[in-house]
Amino acid sequence: MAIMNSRKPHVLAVPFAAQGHVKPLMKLSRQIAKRGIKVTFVNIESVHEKIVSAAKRSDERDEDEEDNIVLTSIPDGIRSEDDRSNTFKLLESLRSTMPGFLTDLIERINRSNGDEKISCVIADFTIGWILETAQKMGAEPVVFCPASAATLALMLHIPKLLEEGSLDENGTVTRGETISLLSNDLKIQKLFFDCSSRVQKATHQTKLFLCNTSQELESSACNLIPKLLPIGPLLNRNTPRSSSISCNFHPEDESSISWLSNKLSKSVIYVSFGSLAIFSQQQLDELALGLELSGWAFLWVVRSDLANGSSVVYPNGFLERVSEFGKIVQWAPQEKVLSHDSVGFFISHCGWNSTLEGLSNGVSFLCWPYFADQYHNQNYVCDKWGIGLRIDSDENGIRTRYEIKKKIDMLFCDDELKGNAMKMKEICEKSVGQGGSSYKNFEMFVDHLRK
Ligand SMILES: O=c1ccn([C@@H]2O[C@H](COP(=O)(O)OP(=O)(O)O[C@H]3O[C@H](CO)[C@@H](O)[C@H](O)[C@H]3O)[C@@H](O)[C@H]2O)c(=O)[nH]1
Repeated sequence: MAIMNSRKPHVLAVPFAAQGHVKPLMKLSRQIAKRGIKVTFVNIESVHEKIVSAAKRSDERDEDEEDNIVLTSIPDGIRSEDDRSNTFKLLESLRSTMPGFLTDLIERINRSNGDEKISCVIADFTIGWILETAQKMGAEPVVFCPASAATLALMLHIPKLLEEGSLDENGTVTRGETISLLSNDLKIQKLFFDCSSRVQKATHQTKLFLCNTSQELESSACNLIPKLLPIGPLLNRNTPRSSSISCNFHPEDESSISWLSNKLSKSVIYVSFGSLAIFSQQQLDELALGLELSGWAFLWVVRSDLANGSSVVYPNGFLERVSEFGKIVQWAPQEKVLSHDSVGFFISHCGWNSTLEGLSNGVSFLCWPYFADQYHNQNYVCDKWGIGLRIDSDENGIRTRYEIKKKIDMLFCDDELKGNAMKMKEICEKSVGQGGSSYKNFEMFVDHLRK
């Protein structure tokens, strides 16, 4: 039942504090705002500061943001001397402090906007406890899943899998045959496991799970989840350059695009591992040398924290040797890069956002999963959709330069993968285009917000 009120609807969108969660929820928020519904987008202070500073450093002001989106922040409750990078601690703190801060925020908004009222709170699925706050404040609680429907389905089915002995308490898959949808090599981490209990709780408090996927992409997983509304793939078309509504944690290096523009069609390898993956020095060396050995042009995103807190060190002489055909940036305008005609394929960790962005642009993949759902996304890419290849590890768990070069060569001459990638692009476009399944679901949601 929708919460009825005579005041205009106003949505509070609350992401979890990670790049791969903030960006897709902002994409959804922008779509809602475009339909004339106001959205207040709430980050914790440390994230808000990163976003604002990334936008400012690119010398771009925020005045081109859509009027209907307001970015704001709340404290995370962590003392300044404590470690914010510890996700467990952060979650613990958020769990106890967020309800209070959000209650104050909602009260403030309801008081100061005479004709508006927070009528709906959209919460990231990992912080489902704020749904209770939403309910108490008379707003409809809605859950947003930035990961695949398969990931959500797994989280929701964990109690059943434990009961039937398919998983043990550490989240290790002990019996694969019952998890036909989810592969055996999905590395379920403790974090993922903890998160699932929160997600299950959230199912009881919400009538709606919005998920960044489409029925066409994941029909079997979608059918496993009651109350699911697939509204993806969410994309950032026409985002103002480096504005804060792009929600980047790092400034985008726009020179990536001019550099790509001087390259031949489909000739460049785009290499990026999202916002969380960490590389050992040995693995970093092998990747650098594999790219060099391939001889193909590459655009490689090397975040300043890619080497686990140490500064990134390249193999001796590498930067000089590849200067003619390689470009390294700390953060790229990824969606613009993937839509550029010069990009041949994507070496990716298969984070769900990157996967969808590649799919929507008809790009094929070399998969390099790092953890959690990325292994399952790799299975989709390689086995279900046929648009990519795996880069296998050797007996020491290293992806060697020779394996990397071999797979790069294979991918560049595989027309079948490229053809499939173009078909997947069409499928994505159809889902979100007028009359498509995700389009219709989103329209339904907007109507619901207006009631
Ligand atoms: O140079 C870059 C690199 C990345 N991105 C963007 O950053 C986001 C990264 O998201 P994603 O590809 O999902 O990777 P992670 O940041 O690793 O995402 C986390 O969140 C995802 C959604 O829950 C999970 O699928 C991942 O496993 C988890 O690591 C994407 O929108 C990219 O376009 C940029 O804009 N520029």
